Amino acid sequence: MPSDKKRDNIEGNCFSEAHQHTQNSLTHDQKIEEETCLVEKSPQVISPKRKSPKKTKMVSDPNTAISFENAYKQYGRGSRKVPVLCGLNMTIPKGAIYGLLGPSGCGKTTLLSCIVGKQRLKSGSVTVFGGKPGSAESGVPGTRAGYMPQELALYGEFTIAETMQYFGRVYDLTAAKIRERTEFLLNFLDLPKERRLIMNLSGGQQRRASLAAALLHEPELLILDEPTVGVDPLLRQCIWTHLLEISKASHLQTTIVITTHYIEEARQANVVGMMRFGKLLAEGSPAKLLELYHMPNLEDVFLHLCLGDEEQRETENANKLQDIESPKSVASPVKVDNDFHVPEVQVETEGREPRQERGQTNNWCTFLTPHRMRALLAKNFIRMWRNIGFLIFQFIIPTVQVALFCLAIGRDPRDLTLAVVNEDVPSMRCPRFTTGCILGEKDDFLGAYDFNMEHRANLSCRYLSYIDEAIIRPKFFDSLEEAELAAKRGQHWGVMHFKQNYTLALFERLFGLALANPEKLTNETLDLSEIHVSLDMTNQQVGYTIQLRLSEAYEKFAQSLLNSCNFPKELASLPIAFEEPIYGSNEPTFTEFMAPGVILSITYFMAVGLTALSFIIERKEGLLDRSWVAGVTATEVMLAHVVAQFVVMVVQVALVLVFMIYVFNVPAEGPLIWIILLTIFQGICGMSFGLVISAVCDNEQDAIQLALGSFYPNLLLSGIIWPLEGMPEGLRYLSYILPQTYACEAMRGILSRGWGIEWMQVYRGYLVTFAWTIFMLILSAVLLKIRR
Ligand SMILES: Nc1ncnc2c1ncn2[C@@H]1O[C@H](COP(=O)(O)OP(=O)(O)OP(=O)(O)O)[C@@H](O)[C@H]1O
Repeated sequence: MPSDKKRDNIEGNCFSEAHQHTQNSLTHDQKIEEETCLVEKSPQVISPKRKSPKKTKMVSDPNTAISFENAYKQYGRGSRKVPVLCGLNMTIPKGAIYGLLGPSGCGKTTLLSCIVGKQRLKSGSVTVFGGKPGSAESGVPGTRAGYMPQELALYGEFTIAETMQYFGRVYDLTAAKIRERTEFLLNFLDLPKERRLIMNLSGGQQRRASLAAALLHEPELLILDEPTVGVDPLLRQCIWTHLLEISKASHLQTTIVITTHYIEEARQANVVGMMRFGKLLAEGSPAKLLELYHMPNLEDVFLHLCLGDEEQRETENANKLQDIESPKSVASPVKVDNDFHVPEVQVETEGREPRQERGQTNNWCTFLTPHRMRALLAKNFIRMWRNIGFLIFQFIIPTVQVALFCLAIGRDPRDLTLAVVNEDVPSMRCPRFTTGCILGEKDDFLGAYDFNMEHRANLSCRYLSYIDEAIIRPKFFDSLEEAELAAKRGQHWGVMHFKQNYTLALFERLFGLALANPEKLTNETLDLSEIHVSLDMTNQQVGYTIQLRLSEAYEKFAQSLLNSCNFPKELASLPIAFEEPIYGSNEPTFTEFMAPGVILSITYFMAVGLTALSFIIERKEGLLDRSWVAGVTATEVMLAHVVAQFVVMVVQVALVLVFMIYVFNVPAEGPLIWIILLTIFQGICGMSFGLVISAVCDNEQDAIQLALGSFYPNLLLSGIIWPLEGMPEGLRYLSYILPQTYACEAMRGILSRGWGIEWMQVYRGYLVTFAWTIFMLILSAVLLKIRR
């Protein structure tokens, strides 16, 4: 018996060493593996009676369910390389219970993953039912296999019944069959009421629910990764009894591969494989192994084998240190004959569907099947319903965004204060002034203009009266210095200065020619007749608004002045007539310009948010893996998400459009149908982009970064907030290929110009949206397939 110290060393040494070895006869691939693995010879079969070695069974053996030949597998590359399977050979007979034993990290889960097609070997081969996992012959992944992974891999927000229904539908069982099996399994596995949510079950109950999901469809191959963890000894024994029953039952002939840390429970298996450092130390029936090593229990056999393996490694290392030629290979695994005989299959006729046929009807290569789509859709809608709060939040967000946009963007800035210094009037304030004609009879002012008195004829105050005070509020100052200081301190948006004699100078400027005394129009007169305005132009919109409003006020003031003296008011107007616009109004708002882009970008990015995390969460919880093994395809998973989220997206689109067009009265001149369709197609496009993010990212953080990272470039480059015509030419080409640029133009055409689909600018937006959607859907399906 190994001492405790030695035992500790063995446990501690598991996977702590690098295994270096060479073997001349190896293939190139295998030689690469040697850098990290000890190379295993072809298995040597020993019986207690020392029979001559037998050859390993061939892959095509009809009695073999699974076989590994010279299997190599590693994770990572370069210095991060973790060798896991090191030239492993294994044969699992049909209808046998195969107990896979080994310390933590020796590669058991990896081996199971290779069986169910989740992982691929680097070299060597694995065959399941005579074919490679994933091939038509093997039927795995698919209904032929039942898989219980180590992690829970169930939907926490589902009830037990819903979980069974999901897997039942995936496996194409009838409703009656699902009910019957669920009742049996709940009873047998001592599970609580079927309406209990998985997330509210205890750890042990969750494990049993997971086992029930794997057993549900009575598969031919059961892959169970530590099914008895957290299960009391009594139930553990029940589970083993059931496994023995289904493996022995002539009509089922279930092959079961089971990993366990309770080595002794594996005594009940037909065959056990003892693994260490990614290779088999021994394989055979438990009874024969005990007999061979004259040990009372399997744990001692395993420790004995570990000790032998350890000594082998120490010798190897010592030889290497002393530069002695190492043996070319490590000891081959001990393979004892097992008493196991593959049972004859008998097809029961009592209403039971022959399982083999059911497996074959599972057309593994069909990438879209109604029953799996139904299962996935039901699952997605149930999950959505269980998160109803989040669903409502998803409806509220776009509505709030639209409302905020319409309320906050596009209106004229108001209450802009302007410091006014009016030296035209002695009191620097505005007294009463006339709104009539200021011309006197002698081609001069009405009466004498007295610079020292407030005069009713002053024009500075008359001009100021034309300023819309709701937008620009004049604040009078007594000196230019004070006004400038206040503006510099940011208290006002600028300074407006009327110089002394402004009225007189403006009179000369306006009426000089008319009164035939042009000699008075000196440079000084021109300067004095100007209103000097210095603005804080750091805010373009505010600056432009003040400039525009002051110019407008001047035009109105000058027109009224001329008019009051019976001159044609047009003399004061800019001689450009802006007629009725071809499209839009003569007073366009920024809201109208931005609205099409805002509708599309809100829809697009809300849709990105709907799908960007969809695969990530499922992948993280092991749910996707379990579905893959059940035969669900990447296309089905993707389409089921698109369809389920489409419903949410349609409600979002409806809310966005209703608020934009009917509540906030954004002009919509074109046919509503094209507005609705384009918005929905852009939403689908956003969903497909979300799926790409979801397929490419491993965790939520990466997905959020990618989605947020794409938001601004898209917004800035798609002509949503600024016309494309303002961009450098090169950048414009980049923006044309984005999914929202032409769509935004199309939407603007429909909303503002009233165009229909017959316009090239409109259907081009649709075509680009379709092209992007198809491209991203294909990309996400491919990525999902590659990364699974
Ligand atoms: N995705 C991965 N990337 C890198 N290394 C991995 C990955 N998955 C597993 N490994 C490593 O591969 C080795 C074998 O892991 P595996 O899960 O197959 O062991 P195991 O025998 O099932 O262990 P346990 O009994 O604890 O579940 C471990 O060292 C593990 O750290």
